[in-house]
Amino acid sequence: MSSVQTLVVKIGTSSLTGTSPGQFALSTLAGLVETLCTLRQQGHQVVLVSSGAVGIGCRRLNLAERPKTLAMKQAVAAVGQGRLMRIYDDLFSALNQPIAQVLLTRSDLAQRSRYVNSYRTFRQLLAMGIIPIVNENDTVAVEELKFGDNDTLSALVASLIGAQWLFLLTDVDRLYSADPRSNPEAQPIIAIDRLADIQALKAVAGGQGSAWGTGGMLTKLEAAQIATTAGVRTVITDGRQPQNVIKAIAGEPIGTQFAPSPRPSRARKRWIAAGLAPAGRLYLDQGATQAILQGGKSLLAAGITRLEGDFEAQDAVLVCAASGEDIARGIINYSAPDLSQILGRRSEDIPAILGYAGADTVIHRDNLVIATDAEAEDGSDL
Ligand SMILES: Nc1ncnc2c1ncn2[C@@H]1O[C@H](COP(=O)(O)OP(=O)(O)O)[C@@H](O)[C@H]1O
Ligand SMILES: N[C@@H](CCC(=O)OP(=O)(O)O)C(=O)O
Repeated sequence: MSSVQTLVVKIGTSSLTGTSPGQFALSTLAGLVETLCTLRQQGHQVVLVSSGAVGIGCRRLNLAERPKTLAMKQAVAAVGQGRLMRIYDDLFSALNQPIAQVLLTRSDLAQRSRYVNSYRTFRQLLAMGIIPIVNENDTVAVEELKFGDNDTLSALVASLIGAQWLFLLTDVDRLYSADPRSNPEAQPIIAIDRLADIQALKAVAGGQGSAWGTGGMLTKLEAAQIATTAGVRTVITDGRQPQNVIKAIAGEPIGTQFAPSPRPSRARKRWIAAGLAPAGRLYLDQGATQAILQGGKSLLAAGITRLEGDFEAQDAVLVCAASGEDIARGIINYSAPDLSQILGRRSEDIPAILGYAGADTVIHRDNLVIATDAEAEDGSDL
């Protein structure tokens, strides 16, 4: 690994606001800013993903509770985002570090031309020694096209820019076997080395009466899954100890660390894996699962047993084994209504069933990304 690293550091509302709701936790913020400037001085490239627009906006407007309607949330975020950037600019300016505001919506990453453009903007900012500060563009994001949470957003940004590290800074020091707030017996989890283990923890998190009840840790596990699949080492650690970031990259066993999978080297596949929001899910029989995982084959209608979702042709979908385990993602050649007519059928029967000569494959292997895809370098960065 080269000694100069690219890092994405995400801080949640719970860490950057203090005990009084919506109030800045100034010492935490100052410590974070100092840490990020130290990392810059060491030559590393740093992106900060900061939540807080809604929380800070509520405080500014003296609202007693978080807004419930979308329009109100969007209005409050517009107030809070400016305030948030004002504080960051004051703190970073005190240390002579230039920053930039980058507000993203999901559609900025879903369309390939905009994805490539966002990549170039980040790379330009980093090349100029600037720390981009990213948040979701809450004020204009429409519900169906939201990242939804900044854990996911930070994982997608880490994948986009090809970061080596993603730090999810929160108000606990690491992940536990249960919520440590309500379970004093909860055991710390130091390292997770396999993608399948994240999947297993997520399954527990989603269950009823689960020990992982809060969305907070579930979205962090989902982010770890996206980031590690894209080859990014992910760390959950305490936002009140920002210097942990420096210790972790120096090799100390800080927080909970998720080991990265080999990074898919073909840029188009990285985009499929991380840029696109899946619009549905396909379940395969055993033969098709094996053909995809071991044979490097395209997906044919014959091996699909069931589908979920209302997708269009050329949407992204998740591909699952019969057990429900996610094994791949891809861009599909058929809409859900058409696919439901040809499930389990041979490719040569498709024209007669649908009344048109569709693609031979449901997902061509060039448009299919296996969870552990590590391919020959194609020489391009994007
Ligand atoms: N298994 C778990 N391990 C650690 N924390 C957990 C777990 N399950 C739930 N939590 C809770 O998740 C909270 C952090 O999530 P959240 O408040 O959403 O953070 P952020 O604002 O940083 O995104 C912690 O305060 C903790 O109480
Ligand atoms: N974009 C929103 C943050 C959403 C979010 O994920 O918040 P958090 O769980 O505190 O990281 C905001 O700035 O308020």
